Order: sequence, then structure tokens, then C-alpha cells
Amino acid sequence: MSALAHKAKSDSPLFAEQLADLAVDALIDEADLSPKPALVDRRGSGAHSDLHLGLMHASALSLWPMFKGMAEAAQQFAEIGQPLREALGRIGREGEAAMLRTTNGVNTHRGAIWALGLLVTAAALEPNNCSAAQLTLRAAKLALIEDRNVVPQLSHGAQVAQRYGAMGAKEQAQLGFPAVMQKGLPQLQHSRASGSGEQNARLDALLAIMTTLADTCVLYRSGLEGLHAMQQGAQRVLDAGGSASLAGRRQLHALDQQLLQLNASPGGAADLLAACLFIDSLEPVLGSESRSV
Ligand SMILES: CC(C)(COP(=O)(O)OP(=O)(O)OC[C@H]1O[C@@H](n2cnc3c(N)ncnc32)[C@H](O)[C@@H]1O)[C@@H](O)C(=O)NCCC(=O)NCCS
Ligand SMILES: Nc1ncnc2c1ncn2[C@@H]1O[C@H](COP(=O)(O)OP(=O)(O)OP(=O)(O)O)[C@@H](O)[C@H]1O
Repeated sequence: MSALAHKAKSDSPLFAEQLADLAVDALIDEADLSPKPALVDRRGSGAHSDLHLGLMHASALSLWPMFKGMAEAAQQFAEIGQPLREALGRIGREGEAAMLRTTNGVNTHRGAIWALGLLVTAAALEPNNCSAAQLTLRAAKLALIEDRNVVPQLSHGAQVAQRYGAMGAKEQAQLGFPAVMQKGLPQLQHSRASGSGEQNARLDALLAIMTTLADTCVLYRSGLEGLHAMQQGAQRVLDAGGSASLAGRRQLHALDQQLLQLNASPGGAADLLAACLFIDSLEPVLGSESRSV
């Protein structure tokens, strides 16, 4: 994170590049974090037959120009409204196409483009007002604006929304990322404060998100059985003392085995962990006044 050493002027191209660096770093840190239940990590591909760690890294790096472009659009339009929202939609779709070219058509980061794209834009809009609460509020306002150029698709998320009435990635953003604000970030801070190492604190944050999220990746792959296994299993790890404790590690191993058996990979929770890591990483760039959940 060498860019952090230099505090760029908040409306400069360098600042847009710093935000893109932080977003890509968050995605790479999320992918590398291990052992994550049934997700791609340093150990292997989890429940995914078409993903691996190198592909996740390549995909994350391919998104750098997109994140920079989103931050620049925020600087250019300088306010939340239809023009900025539709610019983001266009840049996001181009980013998605670049991702698919890099991965040969595999969806590595669709949800992350959405969540981190909104947060990068929110940060670039008001760099001096970047507490987690303000950032997610601005991201929500952007997400609530309709993009008239979206071509409706029968995505996996849309299919499970029809079948189970689940709220997916779009609603999570429109509600101001409750999984990040109420689960991921508080758990990250709590686990750090109670002496867990950084990797264990991040694993705990992921698990906290998993305890309540309607993860549409899990629902699509393994239905309500998978979703309940994810939510209850994640809660068991935290109840046992979290990832840093021996009892918590045993529960984490059991959860990994159970989700692998069900082919249930919590990809949405992983994206939201990356969102937590991005928000958390803004502090050294913007100063401590920008923080506080
Ligand atoms: C809202 C988005 C994510 C589409 O959501 P949808 O549920 O329809 O799609 P899909 O199932 O393909 O992907 C959703 C992704 O979100 C993640 N996710 C799953 N569940 C959740 C959840 N509850 N909360 C947050 N993220 C989740 C997963 O990683 C998954 O990959 C977004 O990609 C979009 O609006 N696409 C339209 C094209 C576009 O405009 N793209 C540019 C956006 S800036
Ligand atoms: N470390 C990770 N491991 C696996 N998935 C991740 C990871 N980090 C993020 N994800 C997210 O999980 C999603 C992949 O899940 P999934 O494979 O279920 O996607 P899909 O395209 O909806 O489904 P399918 O693979 O069944 O076609 C990606 O969109 C990505 O956002």
C-alpha cells in the first residue's frame, strides 16, 4: 500500500488512483484470507470448479481502471444524481466486460464491482466526510437512483429473489450496507480489540456477515438448506470464541466441510467483507476524523 504514504489532493487524479489501489487491495486481501468456508482462498478453490486464486487476483487487477474511472466520474459530476448514477452504470458494465475477458467468461467479481464501485464513488464525492456511516449513506443514495440503461437480466440473484423473496446485492446497497455497518465492521473492531490477530479478526468479520445475510450465491447453489447451514454455522464459530480460539477453529472447519458438501459458497458475504476492508483502509489515507462507525 505504498500510495498510502502520500496524501493526495482529494480532487486530483492521484486521489482517484489511490481509491482504485485500495479497492483492488481489498479484493486481493479478501481472496487471500484463509481459511474461508467454501470460498476461494490460499488453500484452494472451495466449492468452485471454475475459480482459483490466480484468477481472483487477475480479475481484481483488471478492475483497477474501472474503479479509477468511477472515482473520476464522482469528481467530475460532484453530486449524487441521475447523471453520475448512469455514468457509474456504464463504467461498471465496461468493468464487468473487462473482468469477463480476463477470466474467460467466469463471474469472479460481479457483486464486488457493484458494492465497491458505489463505495469508491461515495469516497471520491466527499473525501473529507468519509466515516463508514456517511460513506454507506452516500452509496445507498446512489444505489437508489434508477439506471435507465440497465438491461434486465434473469441473473442468479433475480432467480432466487423470485423463488424465495430474498433481498440481494442491490437491496443490500440501497439499505446502506447493513451487513457491513451492523455486522462486519463492528466484529472486525471487536475481534481486533480482544487480541485476535488481523487474519482472525477478518475471518470473524466474514463470519459475522454470514450469520444473517441472504446470500443469493448460497441460495442459488443450495437453497434454504444451504443458507441456514451458512448462517447457523457461522454463528456457532463466533459463539465458540471466534477464529482465534481452538473451539472456534473446530467449528470453522466443520462449517467449511458442511458448506463444501452442500456446494454452498458465500460469495456475497465475501464481497461484503471486501467492502469492510475497503472502508477500514480509508482511515490512513483520509485521517482519523474520517472514521468512526
Ligand atoms: C446489483 C447487481 C450486483 C446485480 O445483482 P443480481 O443479484 O441481479 O446479480 P447476480 O446474481 O449475477 O450477482 C450478484 C452478486 O452479488 C453478490 N451477492 C449475493 N448476495 C448478496 C447480498 N445479499 N448482498 C450483497 N451482495 C450479494 C454475489 O457475489 C453475486 O455475485 C449489479 O451487478 C447490477 O445491477 N448489474 C446490472 C448491470 C450493471 O449496471 N452493471 C454495472 C453496475 S455499477
Ligand atoms: N474468495 C472468493 N471465493 C469465491 N467467490 C467469491 C470470492 N470472493 C468473492 N466471491 C463472489 O462470489 C461470486 C461467485 O459465486 P458463484 O460462483 O455462485 O457465481 P455465479 O456466477 O452467480 O454462479 P455459478 O458459479 O454457479 O455460475 C462472485 O460474483 C464473487 O463476487
